[in-house]
Amino acid sequence: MPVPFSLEQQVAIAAVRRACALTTTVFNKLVAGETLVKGDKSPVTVADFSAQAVINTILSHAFPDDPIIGEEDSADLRAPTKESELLRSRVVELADEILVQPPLFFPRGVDEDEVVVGGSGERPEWGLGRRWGAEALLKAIDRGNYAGGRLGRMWTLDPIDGTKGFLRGGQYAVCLALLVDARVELGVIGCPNLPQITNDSGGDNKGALFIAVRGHGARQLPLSPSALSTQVRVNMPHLALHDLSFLESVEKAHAALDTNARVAARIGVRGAPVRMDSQAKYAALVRGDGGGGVYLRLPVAGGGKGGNGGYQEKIWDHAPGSLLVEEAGGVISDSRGRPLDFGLGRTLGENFGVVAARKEVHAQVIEAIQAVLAETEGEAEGEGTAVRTVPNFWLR
Ligand SMILES: Nc1ncnc2c1ncn2[C@@H]1O[C@H](COP(=O)(O)O)[C@@H](OP(=O)(O)O)[C@H]1O
Ligand SMILES: [Mg+2]
Ligand SMILES: [Mg+2]
Ligand SMILES: [Mg+2]
Repeated sequence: MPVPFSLEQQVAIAAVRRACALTTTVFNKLVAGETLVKGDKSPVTVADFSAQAVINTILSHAFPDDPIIGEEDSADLRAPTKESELLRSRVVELADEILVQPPLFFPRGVDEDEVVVGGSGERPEWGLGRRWGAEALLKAIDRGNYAGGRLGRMWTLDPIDGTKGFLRGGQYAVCLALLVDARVELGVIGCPNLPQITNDSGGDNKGALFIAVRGHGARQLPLSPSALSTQVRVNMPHLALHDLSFLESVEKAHAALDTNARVAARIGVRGAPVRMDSQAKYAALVRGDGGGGVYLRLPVAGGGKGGNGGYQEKIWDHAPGSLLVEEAGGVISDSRGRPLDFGLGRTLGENFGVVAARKEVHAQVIEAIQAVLAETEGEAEGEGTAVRTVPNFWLR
């Protein structure tokens, strides 16, 4: 059976690879180069904008009719201030430096699964091999302003997911997904700092790219393009409960890590949690890295309806990761076991967190979450002052 969306796959892989080359350059030049004063967020800002400019330029040339839901917009680059002007010129220079590189061509082969192996087969008509300049690149960034919705074909992009991880020199990911009628059909995740081989410390082995096509499995390939970049299939390993660990955010503000610990204890998970920024967690999950058998992201306390200060998860933070999980043999839902809805617009609405795991484990985790939350609720009522993890109606 021919693999669907094969042109989309080629374009998405090329776009994510080029964006990862850009973010790696920015990190080496600006973050590791110690031009950074502590707390300065500018490198990540520069990298976010320019990576979105690169990917949107490529997408809008390859698929001019497809709308894009991207995390960033160009407002900060258009302000009539010196700072904004400086930021703009750095973004334009970086993006053009990547786009001007001539299209790579590797002869393409097909493996026994009829999966494309080898080159990224880039084409000049994808906007490659030339510079675009400020106006075109700012416009490209703003192609990401689409509101999303239930119907039609659209892309969703997180040019750098895990901005905190990026600045730490830790995990971050360039994430792109194609949605058709609110269903993720294709997901590509570039992880420049993730070893290609599990449990390897990095070195030459660093830089992995993950691709999932609905109905056609999940695959990994090296992030750097080469004629030999064969795709290998990824299947989530079966892990016994006591052998696995929870994968969770590094940032306490992004997930209720204390609740995770209680859920883990309740189902007998002994391994210490594995903390990692970004959708690299989904990649680690599907490979079973470090015993990671469950990705758990529960909203933190407060904020009334939905908790988490009213924070709503963004579709670009989960779209490609969710398909990766499903195609690697796992299940993903919110913490009540409901499917994630990518048709609500730019956010997942009031979805109450994300739980991903193999099927058997997934059901147990959902049950344990409900039990732990009921307990928390009881404690909160008993003590009167304790912080509530979630509002009452979550438990209905
Ligand atoms: N209060 C909050 N709760 C949950 N997620 C949040 C959050 N505030 C920001 N985020 C999202 O968490 C993402 C990072 O997730 P993780 O903690 O898994 O690394 C961020 O992506 P960006 O880094 O692209 O902005 C951001 O979209
Ligand atoms: Mg993100
Ligand atoms: Mg981001
Ligand atoms: Mg962000």
